Amino acid sequence: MARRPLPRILSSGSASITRGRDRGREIARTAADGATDVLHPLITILRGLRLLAVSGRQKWVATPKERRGPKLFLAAACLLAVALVPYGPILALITVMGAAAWKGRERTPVKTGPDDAETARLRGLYEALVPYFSVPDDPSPLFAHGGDWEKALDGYVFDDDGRLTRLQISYPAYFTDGEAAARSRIEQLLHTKSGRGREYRFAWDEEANRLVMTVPAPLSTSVAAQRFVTAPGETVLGFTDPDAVRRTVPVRDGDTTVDASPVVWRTGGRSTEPHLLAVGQPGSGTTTLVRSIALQALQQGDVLVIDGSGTGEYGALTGRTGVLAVESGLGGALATLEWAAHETERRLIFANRARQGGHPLPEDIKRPLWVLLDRPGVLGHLAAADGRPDPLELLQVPLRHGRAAGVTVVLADQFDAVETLTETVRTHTRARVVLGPASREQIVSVLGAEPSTTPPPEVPAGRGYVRLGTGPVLRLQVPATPDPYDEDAPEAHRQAVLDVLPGLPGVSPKQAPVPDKPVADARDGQDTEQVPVAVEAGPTGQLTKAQAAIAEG
Ligand SMILES: Nc1ncnc2c1ncn2[C@@H]1O[C@H](COP(=O)(O)OP(=O)(O)OP(=O)(O)O)[C@@H](O)[C@H]1O
Repeated sequence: MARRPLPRILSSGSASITRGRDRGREIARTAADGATDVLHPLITILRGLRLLAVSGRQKWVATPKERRGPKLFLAAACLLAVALVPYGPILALITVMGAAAWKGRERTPVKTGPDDAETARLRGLYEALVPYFSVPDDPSPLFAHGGDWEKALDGYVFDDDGRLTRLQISYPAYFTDGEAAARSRIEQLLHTKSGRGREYRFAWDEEANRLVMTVPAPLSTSVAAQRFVTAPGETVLGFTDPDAVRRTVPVRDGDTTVDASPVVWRTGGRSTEPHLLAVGQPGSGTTTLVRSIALQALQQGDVLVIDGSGTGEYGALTGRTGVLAVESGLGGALATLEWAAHETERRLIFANRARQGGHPLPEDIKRPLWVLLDRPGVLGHLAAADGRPDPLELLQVPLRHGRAAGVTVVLADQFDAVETLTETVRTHTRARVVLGPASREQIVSVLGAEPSTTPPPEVPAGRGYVRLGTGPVLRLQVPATPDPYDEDAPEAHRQAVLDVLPGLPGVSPKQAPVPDKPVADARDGQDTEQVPVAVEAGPTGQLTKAQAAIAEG
């Protein structure tokens, strides 16, 4: 049977009753809120008075019986003095009220330990570590299933999402912390259990048997190309963690200037790492690193660019003051490298002569020469197919003698080409960079040492690690230095590159026209043969035999 509707008068009446009740509740709530606001100071003072009374009582209870008499006497004397002093009782009342208000003020409760979820996480970590940090015949194991995790995990910090950002672990002295494999197992486990997708740093204190795991703050990706504050012979490869290097440089980061921690690479006669090798996956930012180095090198030196990928990513450099050649064809690259080898020899001979004769170095060999090769592996492959010499073979002289001759070589290639690098390249490129996602093994194979943090699976372009000689492995973020003709790159970054690009010869940098995007060189085997730039405007201003031979073709 269908339910009959209520008579209209009844239903509207009950609605008005309900409405009336709601309004009543609302008024009561507002009144209560108002009263709480008005009475808040009184509530604070009462709370303070109660706390004062409690602490006074506790002090009285804690006072030994034989000292209670003198204390009581002292209190009575004070009361009498206050009573006799003009306005004494009023002042005493104000003082007591002030003390009560201070004592009774609300303070945010201080967190004193982990909450349930955090405790469960720490206990889980402890249990997972037991097999690695215990041996069966340890009489009092620090790590045991169901054991006291608080003794072993003696420092921890969680972020707002409840994920660990710092963990300090004490481990038994018999753990083989000197073995890379044993340490790596622990690091792997902590990494997995603390949340993937973040970078973790592990600091092993072998003397104190303590391991500290931290999550380093992400490196800034917003610093773009600019004139960095460096001394002659110094190149900023990128920026790293503030505690990893002693120096800071002021850099423009968007609209502000900040102090950043640079990774500075020193080149030239006194350098212990005179040449550099950068390796990465496709798209990891090695071309950008080479471009950034080129822009800095051009401030004081001359630059030869060999672009094995032939995608025209160095087109903006073509013809600029100090750029001797930008080559992407095999023939042009070989001729340019041959020239570079002869130029290195020439510089060496002149430098030796000057030293032997006790003269200062001639001006024409003082200006640094940079040979930048991006993806030489591709050219090596083409050369092998064509029966011509491998470009890397021609690099032997600049690599071996470049340091004394003021010639610096920078090579960038992908992981699959590392095996094809010659022994000379491996020996003389002591500054090493790995960019982009890479496994621990890949990083170790390039840098010769473990990375300082766990490499995350996804990293922004230009992020990686750097190691100068036998120094520590540092995290690195290369400054954004896009091809200024790359329309996909942010406008501000492209403009930043244009601002530091040298002008065209005879044209002031401000007047220099921005050429149209250059067409990528055809890779159908035809050489671009741009060597005349190198030959005609060679740094010596004087053609050597080799240069003349190249010019003649
Ligand atoms: N340090 C950086 N900051 C910002 N963006 C970057 C950085 N490095 C690279 N990129 C961007 O990532 C993309 C790939 O960079 P780049 O061409 O330098 O990589 P690559 O390793 O040379 O790759 P490929 O060999 O495939 O060209 C470009 O769009 C570039 O602008």
